[in-house]
Amino acid sequence: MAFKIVSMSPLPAQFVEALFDPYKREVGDIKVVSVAGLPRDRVLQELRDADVVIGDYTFQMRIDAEMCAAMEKVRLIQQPSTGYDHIDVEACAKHGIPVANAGGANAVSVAEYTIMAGLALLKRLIYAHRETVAGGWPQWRLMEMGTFDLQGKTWGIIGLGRIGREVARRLRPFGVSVVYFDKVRMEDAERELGVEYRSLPRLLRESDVVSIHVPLTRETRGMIGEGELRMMKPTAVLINPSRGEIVDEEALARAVRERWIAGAAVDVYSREPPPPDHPLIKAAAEGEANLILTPHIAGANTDARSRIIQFSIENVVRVLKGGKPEAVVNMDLNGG
Ligand SMILES: NC(=O)C1=CN([C@@H]2O[C@H](COP(=O)(O)OP(=O)(O)OC[C@H]3O[C@@H](n4cnc5c(N)ncnc54)[C@H](O)[C@@H]3O)[C@@H](O)[C@H]2O)C=CC1
Ligand SMILES: O=CC(=O)O
Repeated sequence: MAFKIVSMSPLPAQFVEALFDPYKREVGDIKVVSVAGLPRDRVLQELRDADVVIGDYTFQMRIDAEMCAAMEKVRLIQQPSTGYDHIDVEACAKHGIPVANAGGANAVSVAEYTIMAGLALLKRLIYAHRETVAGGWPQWRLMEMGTFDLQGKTWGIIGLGRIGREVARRLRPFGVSVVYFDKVRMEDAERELGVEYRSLPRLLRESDVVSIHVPLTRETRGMIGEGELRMMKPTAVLINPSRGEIVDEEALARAVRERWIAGAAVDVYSREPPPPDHPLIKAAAEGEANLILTPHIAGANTDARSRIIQFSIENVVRVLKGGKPEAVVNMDLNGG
């Protein structure tokens, strides 16, 4: 009898199934059913006899309590990403279903993106490129607008987890002071990385670059609103490669337009893809806005994707062979 894997990612079932080919001799037969885009009742039906569920790497298909209840046989939900805020992990825990992520597999990728974005914002790279291509030569204008070195500045990291630490590590050779805010004070990391703890308001007031690396939770939703943006220096820039709902997008668009801050880079949105009338899309279309908008790719480059896929496939195989999954994020929510 074949193991049944339900895949929620928008990839052909044959493609996902082929990823398991090298393991079929040791595990047995594996059949993959793709449910992306199917009506809800069909999805619930497919979940009933599934052994494993692979989550949606585009985060469009949510896993809610009703879906967890339908997963009568499921031994693992493997999410092929770091974030798992689209999965009701508490409901899964109540049903005894472990949810695992691929946390760490794209931490370096997001850190590199973050530093690239910080430098590009400080130097207004997008504006310089756009104007030059259009036949302009805005050397003086760029200086008037304010373009800066990173050296000698202060970089504020919100969330000193795997990604926040990789950012801090990579900032060392730039000669920057690094401060961080986290719900947990981490003295070992402070010593190892040479970073200093700050309250959130103090970090926002002191930093020239602020980057956000917390997960989306009840506590972090709306963490950066108008009040927080107004605490930042008018020359400071904000980078959000975390989740859209952590920042008030309307307020951020106004902050950049009205120059409360000098610019922002955003990789994630409360709705993905953002509609054409999204406030950040509209603000970016304006000539001089120092806004870099990317389509949720900070942690999804080719290298990161292959690490994520490799980890996810091996974790599923481990469970199908009767072993315990790694990187489980929810069983402690149920005392498990
Ligand atoms: N744009 C992209 O492609 C990617 C985005 N991400 C996002 O980055 C997030 C962070 O990833 P990791 O660093 O691996 O997570 P992590 O779990 O290693 O670190 C998160 C840090 O945030 C802190 N934190 C949690 N709640 C907090 C709160 N209320 N206040 C202050 N600090 C709080 C935690 O203590 C921890 O130190 C993910 O949850 C995901 O949303 C991750 C990978 C790729
Ligand atoms: O957003 C991407 C992730 O890995 O999380």
